[in-house]
Amino acid sequence: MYAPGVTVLVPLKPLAEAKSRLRGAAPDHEDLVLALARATVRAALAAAGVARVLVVTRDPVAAAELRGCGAGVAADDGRDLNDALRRAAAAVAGPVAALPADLPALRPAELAQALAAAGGRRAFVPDADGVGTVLLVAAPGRPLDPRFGAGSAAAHERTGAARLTGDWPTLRRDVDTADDLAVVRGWGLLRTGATA
Ligand SMILES: Nc1nc2c(ncn2[C@@H]2O[C@H](COP(=O)(O)OP(=O)(O)OP(=O)(O)O)[C@@H](O)[C@H]2O)c(=O)[nH]1
Ligand SMILES: C=C(OP(=O)(O)O)C(=O)O
Repeated sequence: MYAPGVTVLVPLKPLAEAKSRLRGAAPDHEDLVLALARATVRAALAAAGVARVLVVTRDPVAAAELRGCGAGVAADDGRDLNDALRRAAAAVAGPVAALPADLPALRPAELAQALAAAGGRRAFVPDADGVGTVLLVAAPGRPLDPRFGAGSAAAHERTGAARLTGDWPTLRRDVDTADDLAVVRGWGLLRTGATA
C-alpha cells in the first residue's frame, strides 16, 4: 500500500532569542543556533518516510539559510511554540510531525525508525531523560495538538500519544545546555563548522 511521506515541522525561534541556555557555548551564538538547525534539517530531509521539512520561523536569515538546505518555510504567526506548530500543522495536508531544531547529531535512520514505529498512531519520542519531547507524530487525519514545554513527555502521554522509546540516542539527544553540546561533540557527530 502506498504510504504518503510525513511533513516534518521544525520550529525555530529568531536566532538571537533561541537556545538562550547555550549562550556563551560558542563565540557566535546565532551561528551556533543556525548550525544546530542546519544539521537537524539536513538529517530530517535524508530520513526515509519524510516527504518534506517545513521550518516554522519568523527569522528571515534562518529562513533563507534553511531553504538553502532544502527545507520549506512556514510562517510563524503563533503566540508561542505550541500555537505556531498548531497553525502550521493545520495548513498541512497529509501526515505531519514536529521535531525541534536542536538535534545536530541526528542520524536519519533513527528518525525513519521512529516514524515507522509510530505506525499510524499518535505518538511521541521522549528526550534522553524521558521528560521532554523530541518528536511528536500526529495520528492520520487528526490535529497535531502539540504540548511542548516543561514536562512535555507526560503532557503528550496524557493526550493519548504512544510513548516510543527505541534505541535512538541521536534522536533523543536535544541540545539544550553546554553539557548536551559536549555530549554530541564527543560523539564526533556534529558535522558543522561553527560547533565542530
Ligand atoms: N517558531 C517558534 N519556535 C519556537 C518557539 N519557542 C521555541 N521554539 C523552538 O522550539 C524548539 C524547542 O525549544 P527549546 O528547546 O526550549 O529551545 P529554545 O526555546 O530556543 O531554548 P531556550 O531559550 O534555552 O529555552 C527549538 O527549536 C526552538 O527554537 C516559538 O515561540 N516559535
Ligand atoms: C520544549 C521542549 O524542549 P526542552 O525541554 O528541550 O526545552 C520540550 O521538550 O517539550
